[in-house]
Amino acid sequence: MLRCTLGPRAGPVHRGRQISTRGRPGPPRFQRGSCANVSTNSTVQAAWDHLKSLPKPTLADLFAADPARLETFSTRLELGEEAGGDGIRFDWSKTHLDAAHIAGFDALAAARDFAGRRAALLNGEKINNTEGRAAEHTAQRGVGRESSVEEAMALHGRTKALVEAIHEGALGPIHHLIHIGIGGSALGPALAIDALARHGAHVHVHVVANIDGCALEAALAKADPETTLIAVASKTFTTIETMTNAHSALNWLKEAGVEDPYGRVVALTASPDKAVEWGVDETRVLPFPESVGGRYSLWSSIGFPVALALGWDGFTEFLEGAAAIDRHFASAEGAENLPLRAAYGDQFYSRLMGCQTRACFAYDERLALLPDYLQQLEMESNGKAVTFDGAPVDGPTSAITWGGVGTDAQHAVFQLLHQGTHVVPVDFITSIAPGHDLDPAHHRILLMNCFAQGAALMAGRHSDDGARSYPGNRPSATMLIDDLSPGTLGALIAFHEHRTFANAVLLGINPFDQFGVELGKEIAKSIEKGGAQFDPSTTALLAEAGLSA
Ligand SMILES: O=P(O)(O)OC[C@H]1O[C@H](O)[C@H](O)[C@@H](O)[C@@H]1O
Repeated sequence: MLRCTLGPRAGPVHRGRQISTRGRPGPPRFQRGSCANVSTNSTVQAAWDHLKSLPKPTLADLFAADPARLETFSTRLELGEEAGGDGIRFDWSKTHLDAAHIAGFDALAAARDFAGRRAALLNGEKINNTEGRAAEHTAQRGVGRESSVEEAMALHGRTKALVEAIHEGALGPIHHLIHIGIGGSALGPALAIDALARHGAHVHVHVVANIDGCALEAALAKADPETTLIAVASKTFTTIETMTNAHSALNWLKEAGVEDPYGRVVALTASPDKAVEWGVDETRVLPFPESVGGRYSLWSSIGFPVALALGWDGFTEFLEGAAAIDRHFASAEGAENLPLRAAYGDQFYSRLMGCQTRACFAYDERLALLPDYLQQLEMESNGKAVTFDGAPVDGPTSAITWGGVGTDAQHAVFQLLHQGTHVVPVDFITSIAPGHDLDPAHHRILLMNCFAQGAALMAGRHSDDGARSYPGNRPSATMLIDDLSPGTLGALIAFHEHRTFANAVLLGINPFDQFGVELGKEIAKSIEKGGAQFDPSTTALLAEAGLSA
């Protein structure tokens, strides 16, 4: 049973009990220009200055100097029975973090009031200061402010009832679900479905995001209107791509002669009134709270396609996997805290070594969509130019996240990783158990290649022939999953959410808004309205495409 609330600061998480946050010391944390910020800034600056002054030994030297390095930096986390009983090893030993840098980053985290910000996140305080909102995705997994957890559980009950009714045939035989959404309303469902629902799914789910009709057309071609349900997933229920695709999907049902086309639509949204206004019956509107951000919404009713495909027990295990990470994140301190340790590594490479990108390679075909998911999570959250008090940032914020799937990527982009002039910190993610029943040789070779790449990046190999020389000393981290399951996938995603948050705290930025996406949308609307003036290039492009006002 998912139920867990959280104490005010770094204390342990107490299942089913909320500890009062009253009396939490310190001034309000998000006031603009307060004295507290001035003193914090100088402490932060001192922490960075110290970090920049530290020597940077090579990876080989770090291993040679510290026999306990592996034990210190490679940690296995058990997720617990409710999350399926598996564990994940987080091996950060092939990064350049060492005791001196960990101490330096601990000082930075203290200067940024990491413990206070974490407590504020998990207690449902309005930490998204630019939008005056909390960020309560963890409450969807049962960890957070008691009233928010209760609300989440009630809403999950509604989703569960609909999922089970559909499985029992209440809407007639349903074999396909066209899930329509974009950004945070699509990337999570697409990842989870591709990872977990390849075999034995109750319903075939097709995720459609792009406004380009080719996307919807391809999905519709795979489905039979008589046995297809449409999920319209949109936090705002106004996004033009989603509403246009939803309209066309509804027309597809109508044109096929489906008797009650609106009866085949489910809405997943934080704006239930808009969904009802659009025509969805209230009984098939699955709301989620405004305090759940779009790119953090997979755990809410946006996860409906996952629950429909896996069944409710599978979805519960997914939430439990994430909750196991929440509890770890809430209680572990310093570099023992795995998302925070990962953020220390991210900041090391970004701020101290000038690495502009970071790469994630899943050595698991089922996680092929993970880099896409992480791109939105990390770049939309932390691609910011001001701190949370509105001041310009003093260095790079989010790295550019990119990646791919192993072994394919080895034969395409790894040349640059091994010998290029950019140093790219790499994450490898793989599963000990295979996801298929073919010859075990497939999986053995996959795993050997994954581990070989990390070893080669670190060791390098000198040659007097420069073209054949590998510099080595190139960092990587490895996440080794026992088995890819709803529980481990939930944990993996939650780990990255908290890693992203921890990076934001170290940078002093708000990871929960995304104003950067608005300007382009406004300009597209003004083109549609007509009469707007543009630069000569845009004007000429519009004219040539027949779009001039
Ligand atoms: O869920 P919706 O309201 O339709 O929003 C879908 C997406 O669009 C926006 O532009 C944001 O960039 C995303 O964070 C969001 O997930």
